[in-house]
Amino acid sequence: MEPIIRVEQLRKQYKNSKRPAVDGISFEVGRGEFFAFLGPNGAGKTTTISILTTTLSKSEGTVMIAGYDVEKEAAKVRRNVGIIFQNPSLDLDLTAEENIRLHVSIYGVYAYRPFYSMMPKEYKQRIEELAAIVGIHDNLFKKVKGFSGGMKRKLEIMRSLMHKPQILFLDEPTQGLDASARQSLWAYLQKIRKEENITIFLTTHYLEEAEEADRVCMITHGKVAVLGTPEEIKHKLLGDKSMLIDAGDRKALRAELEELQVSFTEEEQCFRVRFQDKTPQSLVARLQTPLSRMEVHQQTLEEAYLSLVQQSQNDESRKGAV
Ligand SMILES: Nc1ncnc2c1ncn2[C@@H]1O[C@H](COP(=O)(O)OP(=O)(O)OP(=O)(O)O)[C@@H](O)[C@H]1O
Repeated sequence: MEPIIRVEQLRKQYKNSKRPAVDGISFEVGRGEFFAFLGPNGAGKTTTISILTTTLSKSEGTVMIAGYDVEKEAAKVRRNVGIIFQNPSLDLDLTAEENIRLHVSIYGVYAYRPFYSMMPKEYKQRIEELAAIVGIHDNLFKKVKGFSGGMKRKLEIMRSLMHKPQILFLDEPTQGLDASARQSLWAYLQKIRKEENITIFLTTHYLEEAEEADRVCMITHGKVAVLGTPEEIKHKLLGDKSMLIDAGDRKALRAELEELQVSFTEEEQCFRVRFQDKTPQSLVARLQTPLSRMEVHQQTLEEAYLSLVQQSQNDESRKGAV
């Protein structure tokens, strides 16, 4: 199947800057995929997402969005994408619905009418449908001035979905939201994704939000460092998974681990055993010595990310030392 996003050898060098912000990155995203694009501050995420959404010109490379070239067919690209950027751009003196009405008329989706009642039936249906999913139904006709940060973000997402985009670009959508607002935002983003088969392209500094992604791309210094499923990335950057076990009869347990030829290290109060399967079930089933402790260490994307950032900092300081 043709990928819905195709980026080939993308490069961006800002005027007056010594090194490129994006330095020859390539990747593809499939239709309906949840793709997380991660990296430390200044890695080039916003630059990339701005080029993909036609708000910034590239220096070199090819970018195709929904089959259209970002530069030659920018208007068609815009018609197929929804964008949520870091800084909300709502008019606080208008109601939620008025903000949406203004937006869709600027984007040429529906002609502007001075009253909601005069808008076409399809517009009203779409608003009703999205407001129900997002949960701001009761506040649709209230001024945005009184909205909380979470409600404003929901309204922005709703607004970006009015024209039924195929791809939703989210640049740190939950920044500044508290944990419960973040959770509820994700719950309905997943719902929208399922109901509308939307492709999600996300940048975030909250790594746990990317755990659910189909694939993750981590960039450092404008280059792709790793790309794969969260499991693949964790394995690549952190190695085999491990669990901690112990037994009253440590001697017997040690002998058994040696006999089974399992990779393990002995720590102060336990053995750290490495395993490659999804869970340590099959290994545990083979042990006869009664265990007094068993703790599976769950690897996280955050650990993988921190290890990548550390590696990249070490590489930079080595380069600086040469
Ligand atoms: N308008 C600009 N002119 C010159 N340099 C810029 C401009 N915008 C960004 N940069 C530089 O390009 C690099 C990449 O920036 P970018 O904003 O894309 O990173 P980012 O990964 O989105 O960072 P953050 O996580 O902090 O948002 C940085 O070194 C930044 O200083």
